Amino acid sequence: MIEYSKEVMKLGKLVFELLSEALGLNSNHLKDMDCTNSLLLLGHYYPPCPQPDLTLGLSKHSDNAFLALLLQDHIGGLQVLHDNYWVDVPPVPGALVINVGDLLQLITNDKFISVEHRVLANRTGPRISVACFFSSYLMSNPRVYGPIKELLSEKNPPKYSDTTIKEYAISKGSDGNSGLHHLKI
Ligand SMILES: O=C(O)CCC(=O)C(=O)O
Ligand SMILES: [Fe+2]
Repeated sequence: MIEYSKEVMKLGKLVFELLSEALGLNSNHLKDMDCTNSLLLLGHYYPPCPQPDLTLGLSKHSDNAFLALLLQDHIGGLQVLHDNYWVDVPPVPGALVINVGDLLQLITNDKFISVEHRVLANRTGPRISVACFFSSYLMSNPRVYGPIKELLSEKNPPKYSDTTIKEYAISKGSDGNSGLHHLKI
């Protein structure tokens, strides 16, 4: 876990640099906003399910983080919601899945949209996955986050009011739905 999280931290920093450039910002912009300050690693164990049609491995949610880097095994079952359809994200050996989380949607003023996803239950298994989140409310900084000023204009006014990561976690609640509507201006 310690070795893996060090590597994920390196990769995450690179991804945040690329995302900063994609937004037309200095490559250090997102790192300088403390997006890579903490990493939460969650190990998931989904036992085989005799009646997979009656339940889910993990119900629909978007991630309460800037970014999630996900390592899944060969079992499959991860799906993302795209245009109201659930789309399979089949496992690719050696590949990671990178999901945009709610906090990145907030600071980019909807330039990047957090992805709703779920995991189907499976007759075979167990399925094992490792999700790493930048950043987590469990070790959050006291910083206040809102849409990045450099991205705003008269045509693109702020869509969300400012929040701390902790406040956001509280407004989001535990049902998994995005808490961003609470912050809509
Ligand atoms: O197990 C997976 O593939 C997804 C895990 C996940 O979405 C999460 O931990 O937020
Ligand atoms: Fe997730």
